[in-house]
Amino acid sequence: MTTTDHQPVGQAMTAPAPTGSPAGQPIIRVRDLRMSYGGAHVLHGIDLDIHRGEIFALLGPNGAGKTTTVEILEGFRQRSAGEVAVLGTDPARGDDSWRARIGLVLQSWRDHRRWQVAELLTHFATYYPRPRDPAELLALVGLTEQARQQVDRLSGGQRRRLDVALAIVGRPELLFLDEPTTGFDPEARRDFHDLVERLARDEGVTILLTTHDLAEAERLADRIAMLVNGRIRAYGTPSELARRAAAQAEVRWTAPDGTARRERTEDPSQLVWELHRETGGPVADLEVRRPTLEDTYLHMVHRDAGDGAGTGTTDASEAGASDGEKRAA
Ligand SMILES: Nc1ncnc2c1ncn2[C@@H]1O[C@H](COP(=O)(O)OP(=O)(O)OP(=O)(O)O)[C@@H](O)[C@H]1O
Repeated sequence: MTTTDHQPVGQAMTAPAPTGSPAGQPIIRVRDLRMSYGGAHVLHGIDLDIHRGEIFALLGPNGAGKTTTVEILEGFRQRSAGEVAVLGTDPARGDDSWRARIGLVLQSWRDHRRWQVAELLTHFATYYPRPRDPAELLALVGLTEQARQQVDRLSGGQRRRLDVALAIVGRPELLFLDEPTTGFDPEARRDFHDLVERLARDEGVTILLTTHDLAEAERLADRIAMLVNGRIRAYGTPSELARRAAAQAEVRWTAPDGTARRERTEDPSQLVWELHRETGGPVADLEVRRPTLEDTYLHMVHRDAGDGAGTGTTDASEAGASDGEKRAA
């Protein structure tokens, strides 16, 4: 019997507009984006379309190229090649009025360590023509009680909330959040997710979020692009990705000669029936499982990192199953 491995969510691909997305230009349009640091190629031709009001997650492991991509979109890094338009403008040529429409987490406020939280927010508000009310904003991000606290006395989670407050004080149309929940405890994380959802759903802010956490991407994003080693390996809504990942089941059993066998198939019942007929009785150690999206994601990450080298397999379900076993162990 042969195995057909479609690897449905594992191909290098582009992330075009969602079906039924609003007409008009996407808020972010990227074509064949390439980036090299010296001789090292870290982005290998990325295409993205992100539309107004979407929460879009760029999901990938450490070193995948997420921050590089976001910094290019923010206008902080010069790309090596490709076309990029953010709010209709090439970020490399974005002026102050363009920048005022974008919310991003700046590192520079960290120089204002001795400022009080509310004071800093009020100061940043003066940079924008139509800022939010600082007191309302503090309530929105859950920092009212810390209003008079010095910023260098905030916890890591509180600092991230202040990051977001500073990023949205100018009422941006587009918000970039680069790994925003790193270091959060579960409660802070849940509160933060609620805040991001509110911004998108209630205020129509388009959000590009980077994360290496699949659960976070699934929880928040309308669409996900999986970036691995500088290439988009899969994209779609969380449910589309999950459905495609589960389309093929993995059947495992022990052959009559004692060897462990496994095979991917879209019709496990057919395979089990054939095995039963060939064996002439019960199939030993029979197991049927469908890979989860997490199995597939971890497989892509490990495969591109070379973990699968020497195993002689490119079967997504094999590595996915191993990953699943590692987690269960
Ligand atoms: N300024 C730089 N000079 C040289 N190489 C860099 C530079 N910045 C990033 N890189 C390399 O580019 C690759 C992509 O890095 P990038 O920070 O974009 O990844 P990432 O997906 O954001 O990772 P992480 O989740 O760890 O933040 C990595 O191999 C990194 O070492």
